[in-house]
Amino acid sequence: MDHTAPPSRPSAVIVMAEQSFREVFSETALARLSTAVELVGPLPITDFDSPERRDALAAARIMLTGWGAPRVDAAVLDAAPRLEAVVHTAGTVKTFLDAEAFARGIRVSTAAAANATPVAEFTFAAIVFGLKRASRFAHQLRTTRRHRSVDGVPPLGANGVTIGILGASRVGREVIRLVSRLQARILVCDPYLSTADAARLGVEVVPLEELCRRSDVLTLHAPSTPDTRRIIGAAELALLHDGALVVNTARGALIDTEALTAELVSGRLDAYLDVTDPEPLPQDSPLYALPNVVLTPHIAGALGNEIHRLGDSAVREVEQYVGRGILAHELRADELAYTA
Ligand SMILES: NC(=O)c1ccc[n+]([C@@H]2O[C@H](COP(=O)([O-])OP(=O)(O)OC[C@H]3O[C@@H](n4cnc5c(N)ncnc54)[C@H](O)[C@@H]3O)[C@@H](O)[C@H]2O)c1
Ligand SMILES: O=C(O)[C@H](O)COP(=O)(O)O
Repeated sequence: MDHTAPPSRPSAVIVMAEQSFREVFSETALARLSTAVELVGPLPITDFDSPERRDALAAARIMLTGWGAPRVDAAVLDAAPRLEAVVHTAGTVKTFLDAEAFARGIRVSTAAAANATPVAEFTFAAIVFGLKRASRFAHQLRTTRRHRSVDGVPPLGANGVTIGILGASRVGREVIRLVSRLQARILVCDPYLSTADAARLGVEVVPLEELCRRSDVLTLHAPSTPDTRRIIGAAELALLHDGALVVNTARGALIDTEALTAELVSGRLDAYLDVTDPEPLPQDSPLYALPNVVLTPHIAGALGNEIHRLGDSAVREVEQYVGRGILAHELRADELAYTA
């Protein structure tokens, strides 16, 4: 018997859109992955429609998924009888994976934590930029050449303000960590945040109405769920004081766009919106032209060289799983209902 033969590596398939595959995995990450597992089938698999793809599926113990993955439903799972773990290279799994995978005992892991860092950094920048009224100043300078002068609300500056966070999610917690350096008072509204966790984070937990009433900045970090759809409507916006800043780097569906548009057109509030509903906004939306609004096209998450963080995180997860059966970013079945 050959005692020098390496232990057999588990078979793994990569299931995602071609472009995501190219963006997410660096050459180093792919080399590490090939050491940990035996990659089978086409790289990546974009559908399950050929005998070659179905053979790969039948052999796979691990499935790495990513943006553009086809739906992994009961029929796909039937064709993957050896599957033990789905390791996602992005955040949201509920768009392609349903509870069936959990019901079959398949373990599921997400790279949402790796994507939380760039989103939180972007949010922090938006808060500092927004409180200085940078967009209004820039507009004034561009259109009138008036220096350090702005019509409407006075600049606040970020030090010592009250920041209201909707959702102590992965992103929300990173934002809390970053804004702590502003000597800000931090309020959080989140029905899933335990008292012990709130104490650890050093935040005050408040109901939504109080969050809106007291915040200089309202920043949204909850996932889109039936409970959070349009959670910020006309009534909530009306509770915000004049000049308050609304930041949304979560999902457009959290805000009633019509109500927000009315407030922003009136000039009473400022907003920094990385996500909108619909996305993109219609060509004739008044929001494009407002000095008190910054619109960015859904760029808060990992972009450019940051995208490798996601592949790296997934590869680390696979290595730990193969070596020790550990998934550091495992999702529980019951979390699906209130996670991104
Ligand atoms: N703009 C971007 O490019 C970008 C990138 C990544 C994530 N996102 C979005 O950012 C948001 C946060 O992502 P994440 O991965 O940190 O989310 P997550 O999966 O960690 O969110 C789950 C948490 O949200 C909180 N939550 C759930 N329901 C809530 C409710 N009704 N009210 C308040 N809090 C609630 C709970 O703490 C829960 O644990 C999501 O909307 C996600 O889609 C945006
Ligand atoms: O599109 C986004 O908001 C981010 O890129 C994250 O998306 P995901 O949750 O599907 O990874």
